[in-house]
Amino acid sequence: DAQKIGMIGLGTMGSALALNLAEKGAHVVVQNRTEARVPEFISEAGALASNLEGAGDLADLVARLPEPRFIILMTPAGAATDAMIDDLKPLLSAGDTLIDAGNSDFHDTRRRTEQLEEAGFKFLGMGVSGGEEGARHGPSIMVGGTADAYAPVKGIIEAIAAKFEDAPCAAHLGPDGAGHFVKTVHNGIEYADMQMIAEVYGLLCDAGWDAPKIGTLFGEWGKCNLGSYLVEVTEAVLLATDPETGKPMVDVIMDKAGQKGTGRWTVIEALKLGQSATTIEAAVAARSWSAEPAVRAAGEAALDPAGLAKVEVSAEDLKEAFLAARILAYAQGFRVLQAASETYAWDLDMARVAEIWRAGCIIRSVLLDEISSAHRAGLPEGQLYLAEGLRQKVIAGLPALRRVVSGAALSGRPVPALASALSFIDTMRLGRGTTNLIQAQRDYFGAHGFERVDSDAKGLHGPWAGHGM
Ligand SMILES: O=C(O)[C@H](O)[C@@H](O)[C@H](O)[C@H](O)COP(=O)(O)O
Repeated sequence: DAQKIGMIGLGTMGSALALNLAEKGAHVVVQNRTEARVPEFISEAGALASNLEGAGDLADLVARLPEPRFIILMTPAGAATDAMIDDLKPLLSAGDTLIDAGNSDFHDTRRRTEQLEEAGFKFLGMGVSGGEEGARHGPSIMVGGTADAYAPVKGIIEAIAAKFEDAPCAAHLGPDGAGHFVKTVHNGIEYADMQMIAEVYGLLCDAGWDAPKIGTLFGEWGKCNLGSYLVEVTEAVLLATDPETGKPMVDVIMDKAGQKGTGRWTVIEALKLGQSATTIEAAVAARSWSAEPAVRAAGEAALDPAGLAKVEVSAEDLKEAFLAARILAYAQGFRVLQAASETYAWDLDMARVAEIWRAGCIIRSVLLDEISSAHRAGLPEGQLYLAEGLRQKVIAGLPALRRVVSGAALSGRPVPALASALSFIDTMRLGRGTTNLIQAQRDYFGAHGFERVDSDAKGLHGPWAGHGM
């Protein structure tokens, strides 16, 4: 008997996921706030309509599902999802499972897990990556919650997921918010990767390359160890022409980037965890600054670019630099995951995380294969960039990254993500840094204390007692 699953929310992702479920043999009872959307959706489903059943309101949806019920929510993150859960709760029976497949903040997922389990229900926080295409034909799926709640849906979740070497890119990663947090950091890395690609594009534009020429270059890069979905997307969008003007499509698009929050959440959580995902921070900052075109135009008029050098960067340097910086962005992402896994006792299997990111998701890339095997082999000092093969790639790319970042600085082209990747690795490869001076300054004005290099004592003070504020 086909597994019956409820799906609430027939937006882009919800519709695509419902068709994927129906195609993989589930009987999907669909419901949508705008009820008229339901018959319309089923009428467009073709042969899959036989595995789809429309429901009117929530009570009708619940009535059509056998107990224990499994209901997927594909509703906007935040208050809308809480409201939906509140409306559903009085209709459900003990033992029913709600599955939040939206881009939820993991703090909300932890709270909802506690509340719903206290009320006798089960709850899964399920990160789904891959956009509409992925949701329809095979996303990467990152699940958080109890193993007991996941077991009954493991089969269908793995069936709808993308496959890498025949293995499903879906996994139960840990309790409560683990799945949604892994998805959030996925998006953070997505931001950093997109920003680095945009920085490479900017430097090539400065070197006089037009969009189609840059697109062709990304096409070539797609065939080497830079191969990834985002490189493919970049090639496609740079080769696209505006039907209205005949110009390259990207040339008529406003340089004002949107963001729905996952990048920001990654950065905020990283800082709370004592981590700093600076390549992701740089990407979020670039999007935020891009949202002020008028201020930037005023800056362009008022800030004389005197002294800017015309620096030519080579495509080969950009390739090496991008690869090294990409590895460092992943390394920062996994450091944040590791810190969260310890803080929230999720015991995340990082190799498994990298494995389920190898297909279906937005950051899927050739590199993730090496990243997952590096995790499997065990990371020296817990650092991805110290894993042998990746370490060699970083070392090989650093000279190019230095030339690219310094050239950009001299020519006035902002490359915050590439530059922060370079600062990160230059900090992490220096046994002795300069924060000794910061400790001295903190102790001078605030008696905050320090440690000496030649003793284990803590909270020592310098010969400046009383000189503070
Ligand atoms: O993994 C994915 O399928 C995407 O990341 C998806 O979740 C969505 O496209 C992001 O929400 C975009 O985020 P921004 O709107 O913040 O760029």
